[in-house]
Amino acid sequence: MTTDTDVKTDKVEKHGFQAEVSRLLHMMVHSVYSEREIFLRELISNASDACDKLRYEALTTPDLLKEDPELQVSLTLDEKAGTLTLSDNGIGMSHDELISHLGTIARSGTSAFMEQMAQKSDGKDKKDAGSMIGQFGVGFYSVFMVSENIEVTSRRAGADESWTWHSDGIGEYTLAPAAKATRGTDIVIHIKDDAKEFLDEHRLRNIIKTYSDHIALPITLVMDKDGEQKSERVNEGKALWTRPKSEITEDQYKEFYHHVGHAMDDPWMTLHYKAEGVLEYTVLMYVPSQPPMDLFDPARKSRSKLYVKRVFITDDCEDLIPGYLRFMRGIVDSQDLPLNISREMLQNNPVLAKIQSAVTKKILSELEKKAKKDPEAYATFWKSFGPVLKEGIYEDFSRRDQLMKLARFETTADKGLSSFDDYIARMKEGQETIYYITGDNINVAKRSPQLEGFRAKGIEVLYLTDAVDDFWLQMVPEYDGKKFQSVTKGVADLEDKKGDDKKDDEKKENTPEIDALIGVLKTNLEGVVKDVRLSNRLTDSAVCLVADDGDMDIHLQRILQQHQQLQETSLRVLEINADHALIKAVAAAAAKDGSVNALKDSAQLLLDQARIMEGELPEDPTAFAQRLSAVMTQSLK
Ligand SMILES: Nc1ncnc2c1ncn2[C@@H]1O[C@H](COP(=O)(O)OP(=O)(O)OP(=O)(O)O)[C@@H](O)[C@H]1O
Repeated sequence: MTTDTDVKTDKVEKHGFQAEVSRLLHMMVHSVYSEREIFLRELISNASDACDKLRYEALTTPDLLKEDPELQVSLTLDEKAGTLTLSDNGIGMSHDELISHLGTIARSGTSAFMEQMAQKSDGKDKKDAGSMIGQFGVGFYSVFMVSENIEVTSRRAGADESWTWHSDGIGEYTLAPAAKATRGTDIVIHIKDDAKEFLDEHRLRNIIKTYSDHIALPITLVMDKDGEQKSERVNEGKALWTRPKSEITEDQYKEFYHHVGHAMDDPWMTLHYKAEGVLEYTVLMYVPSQPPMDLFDPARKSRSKLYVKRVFITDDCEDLIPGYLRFMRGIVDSQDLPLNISREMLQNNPVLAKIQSAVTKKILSELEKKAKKDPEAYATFWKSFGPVLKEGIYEDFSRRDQLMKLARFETTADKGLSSFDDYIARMKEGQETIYYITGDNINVAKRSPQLEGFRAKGIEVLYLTDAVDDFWLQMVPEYDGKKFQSVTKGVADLEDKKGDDKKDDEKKENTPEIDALIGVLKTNLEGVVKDVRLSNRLTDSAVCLVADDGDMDIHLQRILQQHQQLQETSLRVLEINADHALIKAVAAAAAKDGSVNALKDSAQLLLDQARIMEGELPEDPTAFAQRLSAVMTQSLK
């Protein structure tokens, strides 16, 4: 993305920040954020990523590393000048990369985040804005919380030129040619007056230890001691996942999660193990506690990182983790893949396919354990990630059974989240079917008239209200030998079910009036509905619409229509409730001569009523309003 106000003068170029960056910088400086020290973690994290990227490029172009093979990060403290300088000898940034990486935010979800932040930081909720910064992980830009201005001088590995990016974080930045002799990036931070604590050697050592101990690179602190420059290695510099579990503290796991997942929340679950056998690999994966912002991005990208023998290969590998586990963050480090594997070679790679299958199985079985051990915590997980995990029921045949066991749903029994097994255990005597209703959200589904008869008989119905539900239901006809049945489709087989209330068990018989009404409605609504019949599922409402047995469920049809994915739609069946006062009244009128014409408007009004209860508009809203007005006028005369 280029910026809007690019001006070049004598090689010093002025650039405007992308609007989102300006807003972010403004909000960061003006909101109350107590953990300002995270800027250092963010910069060290970027430096470590830059070294990882170089190590990967050097696999195919070894010359890039030749002159300076020891990858490292250093932090130089100059108390007198009031500066901190963070240097790395990683991949570096070219002129254009400085512009695109340090002048824009390309991450999806940024605009939505900005809007929420703007509301909070403009109002009284400055503290909340601060905690949102924490959640978003503003990366490089967080340095402006502690600095007057900063200079980034960078030389891309393999390039001859270098550039200095300079900004005080207000509106614009400059770029000027530099004379950096070696590859990598130096960031000079001019510390603000109110942030002098970050010029304190002990404080710095502590921050690096806390936040960056897991970084697999040496980090040194360079200081002036009695006129002499001293440097001291601060972290262990060993990849965290290679260390034994017993030696890793919870905080170290957490910090690594923040680094690897570019996340700021705490991990909800941590999975660290080494597989040995035919294939050898180490896994350190996390389930976040908060849904990442790009969770529903159509690209469905996984952010997990692939390493080969501790060398970072890619964080953009479709075959490492299935799309329905894209919320996982972490790494897989393989011993068996060749080090010089290119990202293209990873596609359809049999070793990777085996790793993916085994890792997926392990993640799902760990989730299963969690679900058993702590159902409440699992319910929180499910609320965030269930809709994503359910995509697997649709697309991963080999794991379908395992995923179905993990699935949870709200039901008409109002018992919180239930599994299919919970539902089956509560089924009524003689019930052989798992009933469900799909809908845009649970509140809409709860109001559906089609549920009335099921409620009256105490038969539990599952609310399936994620868009993905309509799709997996097409692929999965049953669970544990029990067929799935939509309550908005086919004839409701409620007659043989014993209800809680005896009265409801009586079989509904057509009277001559009802037969006459059905005839009148069929004639008047020909071509608009597929059929008209007496309902078994209504108790309170007069009418409802259902899909015929072999047809597509109403909700799915609506979704596909909205996305222009449907060539032909099927007509619905209009069901009428013989016990309803309105139906009784119209039925009496239907038994009279000439009723087909006389009841034209009533027929249309009944259909429109059913449509409105489905959340749809009447076919012709103006005609509907006219008919309703006429009926009201008549009744008030
Ligand atoms: N020291 C560095 N060397 C090379 N490139 C860097 C360096 N620091 C930052 N970058 C580049 O700038 C980009 C933006 O960094 P920034 O920290 O804002 O975001 P991020 O690291 O991509 O994500 P997050 O905000 O989650 O940390 C990085 O993705 C990287 O490409």
